[in-house]
Amino acid sequence: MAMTHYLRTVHDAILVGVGTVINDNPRLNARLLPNPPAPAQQPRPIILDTHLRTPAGCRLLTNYQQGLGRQPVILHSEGCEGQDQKHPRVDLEAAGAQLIALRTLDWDNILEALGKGGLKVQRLMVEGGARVIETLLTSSSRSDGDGRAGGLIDSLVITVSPNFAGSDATGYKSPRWQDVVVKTGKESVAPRDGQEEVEEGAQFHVAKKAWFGDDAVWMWKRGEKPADK
Ligand SMILES: NC(=O)C1=CN([C@@H]2O[C@H](COP(=O)(O)OP(=O)(O)OC[C@H]3O[C@@H](n4cnc5c(N)ncnc54)[C@H](O)[C@@H]3O)[C@@H](O)[C@H]2O)C=CC1
Ligand SMILES: Nc1nc(O)c(N)c(N[C@@H]2O[C@H](COP(=O)(O)O)[C@@H](O)[C@H]2O)n1
Repeated sequence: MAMTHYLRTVHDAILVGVGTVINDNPRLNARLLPNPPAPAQQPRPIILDTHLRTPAGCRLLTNYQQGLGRQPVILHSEGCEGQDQKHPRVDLEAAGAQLIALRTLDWDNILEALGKGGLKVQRLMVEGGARVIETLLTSSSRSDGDGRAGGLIDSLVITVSPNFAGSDATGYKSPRWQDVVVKTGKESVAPRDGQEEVEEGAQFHVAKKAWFGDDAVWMWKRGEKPADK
């Protein structure tokens, strides 16, 4: 986890899906370090939450209220704002969340919203959960990049830990996950709902590998492996 906390310090924002907020109630800040950053230098928490299911009492919001973290941003679907005074929107805004409505929460829209305005997120760390990782791995950009599935990702950090946590701790029980082909070769990627078929996925190479105690960690970077000098 110390490595994860270090990685959090070199990103402007940490993004998770609402499933992770509900199941894990994470803090998404960098704590487990000898000199953790001050609250104003911590990464900003971002939650993908189509229907505004984020609990108003979650740690991301109480940390912000107590001056222990940055203001969380919730990206949600335009249709679910509601005018009713009992709507979750009212409680979430009262708890300090910044709400941003998007027409659809596809990755082009998400990244565009985070890159502009006061947020200006340049380096985004996506920590999960399963559904968020799945859509990111299988998305390609409409506007730039190489148009390949996974082409929005610069680096992938994969940790294998000798702990049996079960599907509740990973979220990887969706039947959709079984169809996902992470491209490292030439096969085509199965099309997702509402997406066009992608002929080839982005290619990644191993940039670093290391052991942290009993955990094995790989960092893959997008593109060809640079030639040895
Ligand atoms: N082992 C690990 O390193 C980690 C594991 N987890 C695990 O993941 C599990 C949660 O995963 P899930 O239930 O799949 O929930 P999730 O955290 O992936 O959130 C999915 C929800 O996000 C919303 N959403 C909005 N836009 C989306 C988009 N473009 N793509 C995907 N989702 C979008 C939807 O409401 C969707 O239901 C938890 O059990 C948690 O323990 C979470 C983080 C890290
Ligand atoms: N990125 C990552 N690496 C690991 O090794 C992990 N065990 C996790 N777990 C997730 O981290 C979140 C909780 O951390 P904080 O309380 O925010 O420090 C939670 O979402 C776990 O699923 N992540």
